Amino acid sequence: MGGIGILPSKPEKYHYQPYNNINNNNILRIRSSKFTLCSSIFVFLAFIIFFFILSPSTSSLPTKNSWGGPEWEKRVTKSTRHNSPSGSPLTVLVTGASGFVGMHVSLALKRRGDGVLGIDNFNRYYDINLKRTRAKVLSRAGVFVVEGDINDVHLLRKLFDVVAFTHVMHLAAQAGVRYAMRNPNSYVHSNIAGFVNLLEVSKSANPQPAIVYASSSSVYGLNSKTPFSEKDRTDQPASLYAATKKAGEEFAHTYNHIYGLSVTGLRFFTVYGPWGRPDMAVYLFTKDILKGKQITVFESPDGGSVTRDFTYIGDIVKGCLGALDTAKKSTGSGGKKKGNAQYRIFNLGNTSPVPVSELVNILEKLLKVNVKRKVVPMPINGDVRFTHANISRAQRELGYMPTTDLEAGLKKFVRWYLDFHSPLKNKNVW
Ligand SMILES: O=C(O)[C@H]1O[C@H](OP(=O)(O)OP(=O)(O)OC[C@H]2O[C@@H](n3ccc(=O)[nH]c3=O)[C@H](O)[C@@H]2O)[C@H](O)[C@@H](O)[C@H]1O
Repeated sequence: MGGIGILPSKPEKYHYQPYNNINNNNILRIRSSKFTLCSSIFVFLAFIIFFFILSPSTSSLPTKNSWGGPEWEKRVTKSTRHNSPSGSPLTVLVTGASGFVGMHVSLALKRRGDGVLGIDNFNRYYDINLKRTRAKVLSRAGVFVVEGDINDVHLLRKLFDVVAFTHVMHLAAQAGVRYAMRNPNSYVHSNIAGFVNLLEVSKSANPQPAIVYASSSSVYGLNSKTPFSEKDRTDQPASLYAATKKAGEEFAHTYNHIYGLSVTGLRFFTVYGPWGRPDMAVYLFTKDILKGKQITVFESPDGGSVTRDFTYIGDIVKGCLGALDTAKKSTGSGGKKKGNAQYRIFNLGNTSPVPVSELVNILEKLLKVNVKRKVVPMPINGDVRFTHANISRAQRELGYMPTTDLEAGLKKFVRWYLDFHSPLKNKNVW
């Protein structure tokens, strides 16, 4: 019958030697039509496999739904129900809800009575069990986390059909400065394409939600003027991660300008704390120190220390809520701008940079383990030598005021870490 490549797609393309016998002709016709039917099914299946499973650009096409149906809609609606005795509660879609910042922000909103729905794609960038456990904690608090990708336009539209979100807290991202060298496409996919998809769906929603989204201190890149102010240059990114975060800011501005979406960007400065990300220094160092392994501490190329404006998660959460509470309504509706909308950008840092070597000293004291450290020059892979936030704008407009210094914050992190990783801990309690 030949190989796959020569299977006929249409009956008339099937050539055969005719028999003189009429019955043979009939048999052949039947066989031919069976063959045509089989080949059509085959082509159809091949089409399905290619477009719905293999094609890299299918994320906007309907995929096998792990969402939808009356039960699912009930859970979505229930999660976004308010429980606030006074005030005007928000209805917030939190993207990246099972991420580090996403979990904390979702919990804080729910606790004060806002309606919250999470969405997370549970990718495997780091330990999926940590993400699943965060989702369990959220579920127990009454927050449902929909499993799905922000690139899935059908899912996002469905969510906006079911719920009239007043706000979107966009925290889903491909994070990590150093991993960006290894997998740049993943950053473009989440931080640019995914964000644009979310903005597209949001601008078409009626009512349009106000958008608060996570940017990063890394957008300051090679800026050497300290402390970093929102007025400083952000056109010299030093990492692929930073470039995608900066691109996100530009898209946010464009959607604000064209469609009247209210947008607020938050530039986070190296956030740490309980439930933190395992790819970040605080978590990585703690894990290796406890195992007695040597850790690698970067120093700047001139031998000086590398410093970060480490910011405690509890302070970041207050900044996020402040941004949501002061966000004005979008002005557009159904994709049409009706007037200028609010456009803001804020630094959320701690305003007291600490050398990484000092971070290690504090961990050494808290963990009571002698640290084996290897000091090596900072790799030329996008890391920056220092970060330092000027937070006066956030103080003035959001009432943002960080209160947790690095030692106090690390104490809370270490307590959580030991508890979470305790072999005696029954994981079902989370
Ligand atoms: O604020 C941000 O915009 C970013 O913050 C975070 O990036 P960073 O500031 O690089 O945090 P993190 O990895 O904790 O490294 C901390 C320090 O330890 C140093 N570092 C790190 C690893 C190591 O093995 N050795 C080391 O010295 C390292 O050189 C650095 O000086 C987020 O990951 C990122 O998603 C983004 O949000």
